[in-house]
Amino acid sequence: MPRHFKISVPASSANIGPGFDVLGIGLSLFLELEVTIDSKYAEETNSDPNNCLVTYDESSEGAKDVPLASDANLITRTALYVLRCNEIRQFPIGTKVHVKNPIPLGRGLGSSGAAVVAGVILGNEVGKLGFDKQRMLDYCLMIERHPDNITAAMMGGFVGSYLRDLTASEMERKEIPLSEVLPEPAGGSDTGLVPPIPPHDIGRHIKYDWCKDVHCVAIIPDFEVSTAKSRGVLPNAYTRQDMIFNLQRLAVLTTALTQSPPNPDLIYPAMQDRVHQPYRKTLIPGLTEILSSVTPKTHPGLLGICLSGAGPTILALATENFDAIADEILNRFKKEGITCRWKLLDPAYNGAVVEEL
Ligand SMILES: Nc1ncnc2c1ncn2[C@@H]1O[C@H](COP(=O)(O)OP(=O)(O)OP(=O)(O)O)[C@@H](O)[C@H]1O
Ligand SMILES: N[C@@H](CCO)C(=O)O
Repeated sequence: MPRHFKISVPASSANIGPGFDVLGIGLSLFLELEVTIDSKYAEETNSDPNNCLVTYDESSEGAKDVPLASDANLITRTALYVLRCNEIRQFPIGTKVHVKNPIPLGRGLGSSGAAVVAGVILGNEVGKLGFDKQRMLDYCLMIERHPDNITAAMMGGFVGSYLRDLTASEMERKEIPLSEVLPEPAGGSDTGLVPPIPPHDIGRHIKYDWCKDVHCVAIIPDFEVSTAKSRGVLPNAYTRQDMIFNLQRLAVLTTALTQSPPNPDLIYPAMQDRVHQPYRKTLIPGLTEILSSVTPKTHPGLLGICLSGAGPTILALATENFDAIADEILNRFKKEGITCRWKLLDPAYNGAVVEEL
């Protein structure tokens, strides 16, 4: 029986100031996969050793850069990991995956998180595995090992998450190098090995309410900062004062963003951070000045401002005055010789969705 369905996964903004590796918001910008499984395409998909033909919409972010071979593309490579954990070696004969991706890569809007979530859902669907979202999150967390973007993309809305302590034997599975979790681009040779199956319930999360008057302004510079590089500049240890500074703000922020009307006097200071932003300024010219250039006093309607994920995108939460807030930040970046675009987004409350076509 041929099947034709769509997988939609939202972008996300992680950290939201003090919630490093903890908080995330799914955002209304969706990675979409249109999937067709039909044996009439068997000949076409034969050219791929895993029976899967990947295409990207021409206007997609990353369309010119991402690899299309099914064992190299992050989405299908992730799906292969899920399938092989469940002793299915390849996609069903005649699988076509067409990708539309409006999420800019390497900008702090969770492009890799969305790709991993989409890949796990793809594996679950084509393998008819019947996993629920909680179990699929385990597979995602074997690949991207901080839960903030992944949980927001899978579950949607405004979420807080943590990784539970793993037992020694579970730890062995989690500490396996990523290359062993994701099958390497193998030039067609499948080793036949079953990759490490994720422990159950690695990630725990809670979905907070969100005050619907709060909108998300994303200012997206025209340069990439990879998450790996942006994590590389962080210290291994923090002072007690800095940890307390963040924990106090985190505790207030998660409820402050649920209240109507939202209170800028509470939210703006609660979005300050001492754990990641001060260190990342070395990678993002003008970051410190930009974060302090718009305040609720200079720009009424602004609630708070922070680096989105690992950067370089800036996230401003606001109730109004979106153009003026974005213009101020665009101009500050311009003085550093950096051009940007900006988007007004809302939370994607439902997270990842599969729809039959
Ligand atoms: N739709 C996609 N298809 C294939 N590969 C992708 C896709 N989206 C992201 N990637 C891969 O993920 C990389 C970007 O991941 P990275 O973690 O550095 O940034 P990000 O996820 O955009 O930002 P952040 O994690 O800070 O929100 C890209 O360079 C690409 O290799
Ligand atoms: N919490 C992560 C999000 C980016 O993937 C970081 O800031 O490094």
